[in-house]
Amino acid sequence: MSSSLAIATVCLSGTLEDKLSAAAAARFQSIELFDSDLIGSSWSPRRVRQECARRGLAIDLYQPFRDFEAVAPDVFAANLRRAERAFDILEELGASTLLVCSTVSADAVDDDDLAAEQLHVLASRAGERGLRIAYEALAWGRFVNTYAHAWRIVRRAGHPALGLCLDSFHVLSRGDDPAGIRVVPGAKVFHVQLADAPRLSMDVVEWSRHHRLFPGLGSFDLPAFVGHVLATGYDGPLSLEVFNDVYRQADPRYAAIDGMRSLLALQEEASATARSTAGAAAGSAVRERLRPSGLPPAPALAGHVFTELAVDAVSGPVTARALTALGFTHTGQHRSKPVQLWEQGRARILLNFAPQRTVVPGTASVCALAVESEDPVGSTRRAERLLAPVLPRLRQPEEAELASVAAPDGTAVFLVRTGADGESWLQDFLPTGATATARGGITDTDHVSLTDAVDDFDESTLFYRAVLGLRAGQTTEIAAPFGLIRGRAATDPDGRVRITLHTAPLRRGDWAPAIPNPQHVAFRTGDAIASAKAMRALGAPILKIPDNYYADLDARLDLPAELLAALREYSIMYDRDEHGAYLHFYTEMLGSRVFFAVAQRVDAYAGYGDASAPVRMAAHRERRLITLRDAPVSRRDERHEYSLAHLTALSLSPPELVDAAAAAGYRYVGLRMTRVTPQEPHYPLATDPALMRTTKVRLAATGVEVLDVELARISPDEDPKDFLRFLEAGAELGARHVITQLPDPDRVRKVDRFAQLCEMARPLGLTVDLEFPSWTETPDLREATRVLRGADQPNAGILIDLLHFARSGSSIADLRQLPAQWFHFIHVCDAPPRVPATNEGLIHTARFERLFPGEGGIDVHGILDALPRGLPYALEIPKATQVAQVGGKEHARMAISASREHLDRAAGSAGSEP
Ligand SMILES: O=C(O)c1ccc(O)c(O)c1
Ligand SMILES: [Mg+2]
Repeated sequence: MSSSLAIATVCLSGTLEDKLSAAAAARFQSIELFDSDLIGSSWSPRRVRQECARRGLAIDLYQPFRDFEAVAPDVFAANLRRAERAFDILEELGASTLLVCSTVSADAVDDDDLAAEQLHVLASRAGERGLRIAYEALAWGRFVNTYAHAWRIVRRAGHPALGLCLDSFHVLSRGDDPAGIRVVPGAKVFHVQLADAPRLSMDVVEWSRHHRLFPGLGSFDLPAFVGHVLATGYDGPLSLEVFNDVYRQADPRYAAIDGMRSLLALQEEASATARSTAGAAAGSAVRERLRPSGLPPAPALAGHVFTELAVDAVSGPVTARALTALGFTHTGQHRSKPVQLWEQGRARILLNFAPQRTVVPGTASVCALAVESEDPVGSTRRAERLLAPVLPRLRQPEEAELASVAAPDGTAVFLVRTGADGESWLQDFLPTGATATARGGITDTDHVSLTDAVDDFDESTLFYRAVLGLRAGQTTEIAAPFGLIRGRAATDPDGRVRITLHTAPLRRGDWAPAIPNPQHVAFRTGDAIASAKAMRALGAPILKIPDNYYADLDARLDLPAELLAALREYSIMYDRDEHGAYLHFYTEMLGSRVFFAVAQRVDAYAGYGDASAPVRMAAHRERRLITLRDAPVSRRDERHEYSLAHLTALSLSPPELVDAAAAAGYRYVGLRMTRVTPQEPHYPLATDPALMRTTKVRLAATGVEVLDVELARISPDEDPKDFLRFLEAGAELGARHVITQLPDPDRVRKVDRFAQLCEMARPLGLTVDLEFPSWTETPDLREATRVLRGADQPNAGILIDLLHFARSGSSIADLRQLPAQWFHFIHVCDAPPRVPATNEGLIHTARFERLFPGEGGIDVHGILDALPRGLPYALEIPKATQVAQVGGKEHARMAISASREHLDRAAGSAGSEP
C-alpha cells in the first residue's frame, strides 16, 4: 500500500466548503481540519463529517491544540476541560487524532517530567474515548522545539495514545538532522506533515506562517526527510501543511492541484532516492509506501522538437524575416492549417498564423512547445494522473496523432515521437522545396524561456517539473532594471530539454516599462562568434550591447584580448561558472514580447547567463524607445508621425489613451484636460494629482509623448489667467502645444487675450495654436490669420483641422501664403460630403460623426499638400457608433491603420511642393 495523501485545510483559500471541494477534486484522500475553518463554518462538526464523507475525504486530524503541558495544577485543570471540548469535536468529526503543539505559554515551566506526566493524563482521557494525541515540537516552542526533545517526553510519558507529529518545517528549518527520526518506532509516529520553504534568514515564526511552500518549490531536502520517516515503519498519511500567503488567497481548486502534483512528485523523487541509498532489504517496504499512487514514470525526453509562435499579419512577417536572418529556412507548410515550419539543424520554429487563442495584435507569442518523448502515450497518462488537462486534437485523417497537455498559462505542450516511420508529425508538413542549411551555425534549441505572473509562477514550475519529469534548479534572483526578477529552470537529467521560467514577484503599480511577460527561444550553436558573424551578414537584428559591459567583463575576467574584441564587435555576452562558459547574444524584440537568443555552451556550463540579463533588459528597453522615436524619421518620405487626439476616443481616460496609442503605434497623444461640453467625461489632469501621476507613468512606460493639450477656450466671460494651472499641467506632461479657440465677437479683446495666453505659455515651452471651428466667432482661416497678425507672438500658431477648414470654406491658396512656422501639427479626419445646414448639425458631425481619411468628401490631400512637410498628423476622428461597437482602443487602432493606408502611401507621390 502506498501512503495516503492528505492536505491541511490551512493550505487553501475560501470557506470550508470551498476547501473540501478543492481537496476532493484534486483527489486527496483525507484532510487535516484547522480549528479556525471549523469555527467559521456554518456546518456542525457532524455535518462536516458528512460533507467530507460525501466527497470521499477522511478527516485525519484536528488541530492545533495549544499551550497544554507543563503548567500549574489550576491551569492544568482548565486545559483538561478545554481538551474534553476538543475531544467532543473529534468524535463528531469522526477523526481520531488531536494535534498538540509544544507550549509557547508564559505559564509553562521547563520541566520535562511535568510535561510528560500531564501529557500522560491527556492521553489517558483521549484513550478512553478511542482518540490519540500527536505531540508536535514547534520550532519556536518555549522549551520543546526539536523532534528529539518531543520524542524524549513522549517516551517518558509512555502512553499508547500519545505519539509524535513530525512536521518537516519544524525539523528542517532549525537545521536538525532528520536522520535521527529513524530511532523512533513507526507506531509512535502518529502523523506526518510536509512543507518546503525557501532558504530565508528571518524569524522562524514569520518564516513558517507566511513562506512555506509545497514540496519541491523550496530548498528543503524533503525526499530525504520522507525517506527517514518511512524508514521508521510509519504508514500513515503524508499530509501537506503549508502556510503561505499566496496560496491562502489563490483559487483553492488550482492550489489543491498544485499540492497534489507536488506530493506525487515528492513521492517519486523519494522513492528514487530510497532505491539508490537504502540497502536492498531495508528499502523494499519503504519503496512500496513511496510508490506514487498510480503515477506512471516520466518517459525519457530526447530534446526540444519545436516551438510554435502564434503570429498575425503584422508579427508573422517580422518574425519570418528575423528567422531568415538567423539562417533558418521555411521548409514546410502544414497540410490543413496556416502554419509554417522553419528549420535550421534540429532547431524548429512553427509560425501559426491562425492561433487558437487570442493574441495581442502585432506581437508574436509562444503558443506551444514540443518535446521528444520516448513514449508519448506514457507521457500523456502521467500528465493525466497529475491532473493536467489533456488537449483535444482536431486533425485530418492523414495527419499524425499528437498528444498535448495544457500548461497553466495555456501553452500547449506536445509530447511527440519523431520516428522515421510514417507516424512522424513532420509528415503533416508539405515541403516548400527549400532545403534547410546551416547558414547561421545553429544546431538545436537550447532552451525556451517563459514568464508568468507571480501567482502562477509556482504552478508553472510544478507543472513542468512534475508532468515532464524535469528537475528544478535553484531559484535565482536578478536585480533587473525594472525590478526583481525571479527565475527557475527545469531540465531533464541529460540537459536536453530546458525550460526557464521567470516572474516579477514584486510587480505592482503602473511603472512597468519592461517588456510585459517576455518570452524567448534560445538556439544552440557550437561557435557563437561564427554564428554572430554569419547572422550579421544576413542582416539579423542583433541587440547592441553597450561598451560598459565589455569594460566590466575585461576587469572581471581578464579574457584574451582577441576574444574580448570579438565579443564586443558582435554584441555577444559572456558568463562563466565552475563548469564552463556561456556565450550568448540576442535579437531585438520582434513585436512587444518575443525575441530569439543564440547560445554556445562551453564545456558543461549549466546556467543561462542570468548575470548578464539586466544588461540585456536595459538594451531591449533602449532599443524599443529608439524604434518608437526613429521609425517615422528614418522613413520620412513615406510615413508621418501620428498623434491620437483625445476626441477620437474620449471614453478612454488619459492613461488608457496613452496605452491605446502605444498599442496601435502612435507616437503622441493629445489630451483633453478641460470639459468642453457638459455631457463629456472630464479628466481633470490639472487638479487631480493621482490622475497626473498614472498618466505620467504610462507615458514613461510606453515611450508615447504628449503632443498637445486642449482646450483653452476663451469666450467673452473667460479670463486667460484662469488657464495658468492648465498650462503648467500641460508642460508637466511634456506637451509642446496648447489648443485654443476664441468664441468672442470682440476682435480687439480676443486678440489681446490670445496674446496674453501666448505670453503665459511661452516660458513653459508651449505654443498656442488657434483652431477655428466654423460655428464660432473665429470661424475661418482669414479671421484666425487676423488674430495671429494682431497678437504678433513668437509662439502663436494656427491649428488646421481638416473638418473646420473644409466646412468654413477657407481657401487652400490662402493657406499656402502663410508662414510655415505658424503650423505645428494638423487635426486630420474626413467627413461626409453633405454639409449640414445648421450649427447643431455641424457640431454633431465634429463631435460624433467624422470619417477616416478617404472615406468622405474633404479634399484631404489638397489641404495637407498646402501645409509644410513633416507635421505630425493628429487623428481627431470621433465615430460614436463605431466606438460603441468596438471600443475606444480598437477604434484608435483602426483610425491609424486607415490613415496610414490613405496618407502614407500617397505621400510619396504628393510631389515636392514646399
Ligand atoms: O504556526 C503555528 O502555530 C502552527 C500550528 C500548527 C502546526 O501544525 C504548525 O506546524 C504550526
Ligand atoms: Mg505542523
